[in-house]
Amino acid sequence: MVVLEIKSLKKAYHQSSTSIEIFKDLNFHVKPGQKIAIMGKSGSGKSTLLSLISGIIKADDGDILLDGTSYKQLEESQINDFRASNIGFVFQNFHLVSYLNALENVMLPAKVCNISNPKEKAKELLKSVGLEHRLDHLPSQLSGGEKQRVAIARALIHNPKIILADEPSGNLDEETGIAVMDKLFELIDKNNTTLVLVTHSKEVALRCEKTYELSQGNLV
Ligand SMILES: Nc1ncnc2c1ncn2[C@@H]1O[C@H](COP(=O)(O)OP(=O)(O)OP(=O)(O)O)[C@@H](O)[C@H]1O
Repeated sequence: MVVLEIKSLKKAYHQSSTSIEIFKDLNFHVKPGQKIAIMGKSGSGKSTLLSLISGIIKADDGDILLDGTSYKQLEESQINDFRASNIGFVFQNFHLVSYLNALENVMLPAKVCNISNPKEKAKELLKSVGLEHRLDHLPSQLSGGEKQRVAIARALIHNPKIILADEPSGNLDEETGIAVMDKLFELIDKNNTTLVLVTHSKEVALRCEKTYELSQGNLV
């Protein structure tokens, strides 16, 4: 069984007369419930890979299948809903909506996905990340670690097929980063969610089952 499949993926960026080839022929798959870490030098294409998996940018050739759905076959108009329903995101910079409180931020995916009792579920998730006393705080009224815990709750509320995490502890001090990663892995294990995590930290990568190095367009 495979939840994410990357087939002969090709991607280059074109800028004036030059082109930067990121992937020539990338093949890769992730099994359901697997936790994968991706490391690699700056500029090796880690963020590009996450953007391709999220459908934010398109491949030049090849295909990506998430839970059997081919991105090639998705219409442009379907991709946003597909992403919102199937993928959860945790970013280095949290990406919370500044004018929504913690509870409302966690409930956001419910606007696109059919979630029963979203408010109850959001409260439950916020409780499980230790933030039951911060429900009506705006992001500006939360600490970095608290913001990331809100983002983790939001990433999980719709039971996504996969979580994409980009340096989730990158903006946190060491102790807070460890506490936040503990929560992320605890919830991911509880829900048996698949994780693809980009990180520069060996300690963070070691929490995953497999670590790949992105080098010269290949995952090794
Ligand atoms: N939109 C774009 N247009 C042109 N070149 C780009 C674009 N986005 C990224 N690149 C180039 O593609 C290469 C890969 O970038 P990417 O952001 O995927 O690397 P990364 O491995 O995530 O790096 P880092 O660890 O520094 O975040 C880099 O050389 C970058 O300059």
